[in-house]
Amino acid sequence: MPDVKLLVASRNAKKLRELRRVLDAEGISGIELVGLNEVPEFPEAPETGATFEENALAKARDGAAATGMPCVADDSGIEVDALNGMPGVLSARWSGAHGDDDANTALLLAQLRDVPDERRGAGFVSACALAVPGGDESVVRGEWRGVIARTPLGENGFGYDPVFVPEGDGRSAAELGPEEKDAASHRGRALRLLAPALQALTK
Ligand SMILES: O=P(O)(O)OP(=O)(O)OP(=O)(O)OC[C@H]1O[C@@H](n2cnc3c(O)ncnc32)[C@H](O)[C@@H]1O
Ligand SMILES: [Mg+2]
Repeated sequence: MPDVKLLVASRNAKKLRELRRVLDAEGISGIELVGLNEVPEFPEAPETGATFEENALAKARDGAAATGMPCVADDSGIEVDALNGMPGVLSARWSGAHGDDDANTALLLAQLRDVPDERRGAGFVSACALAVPGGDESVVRGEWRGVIARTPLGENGFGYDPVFVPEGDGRSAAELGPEEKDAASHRGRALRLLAPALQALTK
């Protein structure tokens, strides 16, 4: 049987790289990953959902409907305890400009300037959705707890990684190697939960 094509729907190049890395590491056989730049452009709805799950499902559904391929999508962000769970689903545009990692991170650090160490808890959240054209939908959630640092550290990863210190050895998420991040991260956890549904596509 030829490989099943699976669309991986993300416009964030660094996130896309993580999605592909984790899916490849899961060693799911018989699936060929296809990126958005390998399929004809299609209209993508704005991410207006109130939850990560809603947004992830909408992205996966759009991709599946437009291409006829099963489609996996991630919607993610950071929930900061001292901000009552914000930026949450607004993480990508917290400073106003979509995907401006430096501005988003700087605004978050400024907002938390007077928050003491014991109240700097936060968690990354990833909802990963799978939509099969005309068929099943599933969505799972992964979380990664840590604290918000006082200054950015590290060059790896993307987004809020330099200011997020996961529970563990005190390094920021941007100081972890790619495989170290995948093993612990919200996205890694969510995608591994989705692995059985992905493998089932080949049956
Ligand atoms: O929607 P797509 O095209 O996948 O790409 P995006 O960057 O817009 O992604 P989201 O809408 O899911 O927004 C997620 C934002 O949350 C942040 N984020 C999510 N996962 C992260 C991670 O692993 N490390 C650091 N920041 C992360 C980062 O700022 C992202 O821009
Ligand atoms: Mg987005």
